[in-house]
Amino acid sequence: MRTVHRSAPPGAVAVIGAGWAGASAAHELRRLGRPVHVFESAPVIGGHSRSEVLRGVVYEPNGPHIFHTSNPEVARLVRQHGMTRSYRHQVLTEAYLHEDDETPHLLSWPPQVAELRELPVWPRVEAELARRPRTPSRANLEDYCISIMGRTLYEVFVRDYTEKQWGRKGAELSWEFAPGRLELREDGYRRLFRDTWEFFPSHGAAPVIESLLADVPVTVGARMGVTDLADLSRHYTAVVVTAPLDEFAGRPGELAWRGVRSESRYLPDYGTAATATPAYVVNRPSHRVPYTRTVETKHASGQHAQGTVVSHEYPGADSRHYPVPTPDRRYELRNEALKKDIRDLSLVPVHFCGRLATYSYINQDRAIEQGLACAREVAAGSAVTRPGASASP
Ligand SMILES: O=c1ccn([C@@H]2O[C@H](COP(=O)(O)OP(=O)(O)O[C@H]3O[C@@H]([C@H](O)CO)[C@H](O)[C@H]3O)[C@@H](O)[C@H]2O)c(=O)[nH]1
Repeated sequence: MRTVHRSAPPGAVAVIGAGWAGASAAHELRRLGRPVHVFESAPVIGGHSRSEVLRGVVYEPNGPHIFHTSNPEVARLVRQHGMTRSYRHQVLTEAYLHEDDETPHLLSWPPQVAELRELPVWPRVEAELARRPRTPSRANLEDYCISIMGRTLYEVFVRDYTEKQWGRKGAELSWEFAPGRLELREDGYRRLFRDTWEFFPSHGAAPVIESLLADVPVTVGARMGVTDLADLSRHYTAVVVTAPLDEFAGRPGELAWRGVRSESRYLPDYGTAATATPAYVVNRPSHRVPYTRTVETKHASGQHAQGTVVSHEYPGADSRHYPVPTPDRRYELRNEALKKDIRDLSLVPVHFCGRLATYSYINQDRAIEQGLACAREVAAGSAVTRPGASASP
């Protein structure tokens, strides 16, 4: 146990984690008049969405993060904090349509019927599409995909990418994350997202998250866990946790996570407006390369800078980026049990929000929605006094 914040004012709330969920919870609590202190285990704020700068070029050390939402409140909030540059994300994919192809086709992702019609593989694909069931399968990810796009397209675009990304076969994963992420495009719509608002700020997400936390005291490099709860309970009236709960509870290994490692290189020989790859994100679904995608953020930031940064994304790192969506939901259930155990060890209410603490495969806008909801729950539910403290000065 250690002393975390002896001078917290009455009614103060501790927020664990300074990614989207923690930053929006802290910002909203401040707006509602509650004192807040944020504790972040990393040496910098921003979580996995954080952008960084390499030799003057904005890049994303934890993979591509395009901000998209149809929630007007979330759009308004991020706009107020500098997320004002509109962006329209279109993804390419390198598809080997036959096992013995030596060079790939550079096609759209998600697969587009209009493009596929022009290729020799189309008659086989067309015959498979004609046999699709009326309602998609819900057995697992593989069956879901085959039921919406047929086996050939599944094998070309999804099977190997999914095995690389998750370290498991599609049949071992839940279908539930696929709607909205995996589809066959028959309407010719080329953008990846269908949300009302889509942004990519010129300097990446980091300055936006920093702006949300501008009025909030933050301690970086402070890894909090259950052993700190007694001390936190003495100084704060509520705790908001956005950290992964197996780590927070000191029980690593109870939840299954998939980590990714981005290998980023600065390439000096590109002029201020030049880029090295054909698109911001180029998916590499084949097992012929060990990475899943190539990312060049300069396409999205529109930054004018000498040189560019290209990243290759390798799944399987020892980090907590993605909850693994198994069909039996065993890890979601364990996460609920961890929540209960953590609450039992605290004298003040503990709230959970964000992708890591809720163990759910959500996008950035949903993490913000959860952060705002958590802050309102805290403000509505927790007393302004903490146990043993006096309400009046
Ligand atoms: O070529 C592909 C691409 C994807 N899959 C399968 O879909 C899963 C989800 O992929 P995606 O939503 O692209 O991945 P992620 O959650 O990392 O999304 C982030 O990336 C960007 C953007 O989508 C990049 O273009 C977005 O901002 C973030 O949400 C994947 O795991 C595969 O199972 C596939 O099979 N083949």
